[in-house]
Amino acid sequence: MNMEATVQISGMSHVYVSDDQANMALEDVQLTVHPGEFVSLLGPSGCGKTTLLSIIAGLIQPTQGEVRINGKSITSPTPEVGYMLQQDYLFPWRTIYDNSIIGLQLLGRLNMETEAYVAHLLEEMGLSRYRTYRPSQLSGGMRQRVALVRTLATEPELLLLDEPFSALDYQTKLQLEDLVIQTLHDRDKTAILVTHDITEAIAMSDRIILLEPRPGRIRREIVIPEEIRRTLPLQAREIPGFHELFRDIWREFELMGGKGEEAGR
Ligand SMILES: Nc1ncnc2c1ncn2[C@@H]1O[C@H](COP(=O)(O)OP(=O)(O)OP(=O)(O)O)[C@@H](O)[C@H]1O
Repeated sequence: MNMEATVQISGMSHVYVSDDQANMALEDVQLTVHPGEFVSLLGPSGCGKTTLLSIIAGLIQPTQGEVRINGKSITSPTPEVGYMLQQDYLFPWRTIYDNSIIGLQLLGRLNMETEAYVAHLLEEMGLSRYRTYRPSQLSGGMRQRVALVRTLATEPELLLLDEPFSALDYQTKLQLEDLVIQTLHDRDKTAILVTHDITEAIAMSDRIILLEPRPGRIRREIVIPEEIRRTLPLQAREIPGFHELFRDIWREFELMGGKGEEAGR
């Protein structure tokens, strides 16, 4: 057993049963994510990305196998894990500041020190002057930055990112990718991103776990070359090796083409 790991997934299988039909969403998945590592779960629709993330979050109990976070077996949600989702889920009636502190309030950890940390995060995300605004007065990209502040405020060790950029326009998405990576690197956070965007996975990750559907299995693991890893996502797209990697993964997607959700309909 690797004691250094933040996340250890072993012998993980999950079957959904509905109307007497069994759907093998995940089959025998093994994965170790190390402290400070950024790992993407990439694959076509229906390959089990969201199921795997929900199991890591303790929201779904797997049919078989186990998840350990910092050595502790996960059976329900835990404060060591923070989320950022496609939708920001900000409360419309609360101000930006009040939305930012909600996790701390729920955990009973709001005090002078944590409030100062929230103020610092808002400053870092360029949101200080909007603290009294309501979410409806902010753009989509700004709202996702508030969601990031809210997630980081409770200082989780592991961040689960479920397509947090997919509802944004292209330019905002690229800017936010850079900001998220910079923020996570500065704090040495471990993160797992779910995406079906090949470019995003290459630009952001240290390692990509390519999943295939029917049943959901790990098809390949791709370690991102150092040169791309040490460059922020926007600029990383300019590196020649980036395009080679893109073509390589694109081919894998083509090979999986006949196995996607649509193909099964
Ligand atoms: N609650 C559920 N009940 C029954 N089957 C489900 C349920 N949730 C997911 N599935 C099935 O399990 C498989 C994996 O789904 P999952 O949503 O984890 O894949 P995904 O890779 O996240 O897909 P997408 O990119 O479309 O969100 C799919 O075949 C899906 O139809």
